[in-house]
Amino acid sequence: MLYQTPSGKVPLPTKQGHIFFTCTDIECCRDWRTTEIRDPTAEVLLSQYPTAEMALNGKNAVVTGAVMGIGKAITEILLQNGAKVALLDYGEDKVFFMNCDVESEEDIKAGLKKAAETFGGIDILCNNAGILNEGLWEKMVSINLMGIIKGSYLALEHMNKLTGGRGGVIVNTASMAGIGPLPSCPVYTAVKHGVVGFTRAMAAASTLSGYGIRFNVLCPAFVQTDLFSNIPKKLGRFSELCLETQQLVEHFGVLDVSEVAEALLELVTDETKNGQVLLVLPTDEDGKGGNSYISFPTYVQ
Ligand SMILES: NC(=O)C1=CN([C@@H]2O[C@H](COP(=O)(O)OP(=O)(O)OC[C@H]3O[C@@H](n4cnc5c(N)ncnc54)[C@H](O)[C@@H]3O)[C@@H](O)[C@H]2O)C=CC1
Ligand SMILES: CC/C=C\C[C@H](O)C(=O)/C=C/C=C/C=C\C=C\[C@@H](O)C/C=C\CCC(=O)O
Repeated sequence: MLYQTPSGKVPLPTKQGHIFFTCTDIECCRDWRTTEIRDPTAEVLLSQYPTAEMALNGKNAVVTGAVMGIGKAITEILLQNGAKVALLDYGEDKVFFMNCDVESEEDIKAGLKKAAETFGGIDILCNNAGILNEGLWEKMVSINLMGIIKGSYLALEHMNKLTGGRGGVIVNTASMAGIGPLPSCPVYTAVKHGVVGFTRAMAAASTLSGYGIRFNVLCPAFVQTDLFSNIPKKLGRFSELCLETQQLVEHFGVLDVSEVAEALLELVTDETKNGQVLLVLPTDEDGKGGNSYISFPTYVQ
């Protein structure tokens, strides 16, 4: 359902559906708020729109896989800190405004173009969309790795200072499985390791070439989302390792999406962070765990 507002169409969230809108500016959200919309989710979200001094005021963000889970939490924290946010996701009944399947280069191109035209440029990209299903491992490679490569390369056309962009930051969502192996998910582990390696290489290329873009990677452990549900059905030929996986979950604990979003915000707002790999773990009652930057061997030429 779309409502006409002075700054453009803003599709409204539904109680069953998800918040999905491109807010062309905070004025638009204010207009939206005055049309007596009583959707509590929307009210809570809009009630926290930024004040002048917010860290991301004036910044334009794009989030893939934003309709639920970690992506929705990332969207909320970016909005709460002043950014304008375009949400790219897929699925007819979920997407009101920009339908984007990250397996499709055309979809990503159109989504980034729409966001750049709507906002007047892109400063932040969160390549977050991903799935878990070892039984559909080719699809995992296509979405979780190739989708991030496509999103990063296509965003360069808008963000690269060498081609008229104004720079910015790209944060790719990998996983703790991008740092160490999940025995029951070898292909998921492979693609997440690929995301870590790709992002670190892009950060180095950006520094050497002068793109003006920071590339960082987010590596959460287990997070309570839709992806994390029904794990036994997602292990494919490795379902006999379900118990071992459960033991890992019990060992590391389970994060709330808000904890991951807070870690994302650090990678976006701290302009010293480029090529960083941030491991996000629950903090236990003894204060152990929490977030840590992973260091890698460096080879001096
Ligand atoms: N939940 C967890 O335990 C962890 C998740 N991650 C990663 O975080 C990211 C987000 O996952 P969650 O929020 O947990 O999952 P989720 O299933 O709750 O949300 C994923 C979102 O991505 C969207 N999506 C999936 N395939 C897509 C495609 N081809 N094109 C566009 N959108 C697509 C879905 O529609 C959904 O809105 C994924 O990359 C996942 O691998 C990383 C570590 C832990
Ligand atoms: C079955 C998969 C369930 C959820 C997938 C979810 O998307 C996800 O990515 C969860 C990842 C969790 C990984 C947890 C364990 C990895 C264990 C070991 O290989 C150690 C890994 C890294 C050690 C890094 C460190 O401790 O410094």
